[in-house]
Formats: sequence, C-alpha cells, structure tokens
Amino acid sequence: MELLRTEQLSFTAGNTHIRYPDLVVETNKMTFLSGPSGCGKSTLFRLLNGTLTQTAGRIFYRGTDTLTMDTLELRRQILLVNQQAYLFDGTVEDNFRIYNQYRHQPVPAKSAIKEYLYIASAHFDPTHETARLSGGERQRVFNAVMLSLGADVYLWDEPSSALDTITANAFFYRLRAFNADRGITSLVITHDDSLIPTFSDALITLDAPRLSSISSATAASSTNQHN
Ligand SMILES: Nc1ncnc2c1ncn2[C@@H]1O[C@H](COP(=O)(O)OP(=O)(O)OP(=O)(O)O)[C@@H](O)[C@H]1O
Repeated sequence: MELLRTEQLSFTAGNTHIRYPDLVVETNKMTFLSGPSGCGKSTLFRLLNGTLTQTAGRIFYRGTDTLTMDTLELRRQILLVNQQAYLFDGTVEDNFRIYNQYRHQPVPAKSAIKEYLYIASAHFDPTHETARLSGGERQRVFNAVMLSLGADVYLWDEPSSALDTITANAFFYRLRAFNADRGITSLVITHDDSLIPTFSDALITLDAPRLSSISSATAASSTNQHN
C-alpha cells in the first residue's frame, strides 16, 4: 500500500536547485536511499517531514498533501532521526523519559526500554550515564530512544555511521523485524552499500547533481523496486 508519494518535487535555495523524481514509498517496507554526496538525500528527508518546505511539487502522506497538515503532527508521524545523536545529560532512562514527555507520551516501562536498547544494540543498563558513552554508543542509545517514540514512518539518516559492520548488521536485522511487527515504515540513508542487498525491500537511487549554465544543480533520478 502506498504510504508516501511525491509529485514533481523540487527544492531551491541560493545556488541549490534539486529536482526529485516522482517517488512512491510503500507501507511497512524498508526503503533505502542511495546516491552520491550532495544529490539531495538528507534534503528529501527534511522535505518529507516538513522541516523544509519544497519550492514546487507535492508530497502526499497517506493520501493527504503534507502542506495541508499540521507540521508538528506531521513530524510526530514521520520522524527524522539525524546522525547527530543528541542525548541529554543524565541516565539512558532519563533520555527515554525526556523525549517521550516532550511528545506528551507516557514514559516507556523499563522492560520496553530494555527492548528498544536491545534492538539498537545498545547493551547498557538504563541507569548508565550518557556522559560516559562513546560516539558510537551515543548513536545506538539515541536510535533506541527514537524507536520508543512510536512514529509511523522513520527517516533514518545514516543511523549506522558510527557503528562497526557487525553492530550495523545486527541493528538493521532487528529493526526490520521490529518494523514488520509494528507496521512501521523505514526510509534509510546509508553510505554503506553492503547493507542494501540484505536489508532493503526497495531502493531509491538519486543521481548526482548536474551543474547547469546558471550554476544550479539538478538531481534527476531513477527508482528501482526489488524483492
Ligand atoms: N537549507 C538549505 N539551503 C540551501 N542549500 C541546502 C540546504 N540544505 C541542503 N542544501 C544543499 O543541497 C544539496 C544537497 O544536500 P544534502 O545534504 O541533501 O545531500 P546528501 O545527498 O544528503 O549528501 P551527503 O551524502 O553528503 O550527506 C547540497 O549542495 C547542500 O549544500
């Protein structure tokens, strides 16, 4: 079933001009986005969840034009998980509490927190202090906290950039099962192409931007469904 669809989407700011192909994202699938640096992958995520507004074109989420939706509600449903893992000082458990309270949601039970930490390969006790975590450990805990927020769609921007290959594979393996179990849809940007054949249900490939005579860049693209 179609969950997200874009029509003639483009984004212009300063010298940046990105034009996207028309895209369709299916419900409950794990769709990977690939393409060279600067082609507009992260920008697409920010357009999809309303962090940026497109210059032209339309985005439909469950059949509704996202421009007609309340932005906060849109971001609640379509959650962007940046690779800059932001954690508050305090314990791991504090972060689950703060992020969920911020969204006016109940704090997950300790057993649920442990499950989210397990999925994200963040093998820490909930009482662990975040100040003692390394960069990769912070990313894993942050991913776990984001999972607890219960979004409908997750936009994962390089969620395994600070993880080793074994840990990244374990994360995607469990994330896939979690998505299937909860009916969640994930879009994933990764520069590790080795993850794609194993974990993607669908692949969107964006082409390199092309410089035109007015020094603007265009991302013409192709989509490719597999599995
Ligand atoms: N708010 C903005 N205003 C102007 N230009 C922007 C804005 N956001 C992104 N860009 C530009 O859009 C282009 C695409 O950036 P984006 O981060 O989406 O690429 P990307 O494909 O995710 O790259 P990478 O793989 O290196 O992370 C870049 O040239 C970037 O400088």
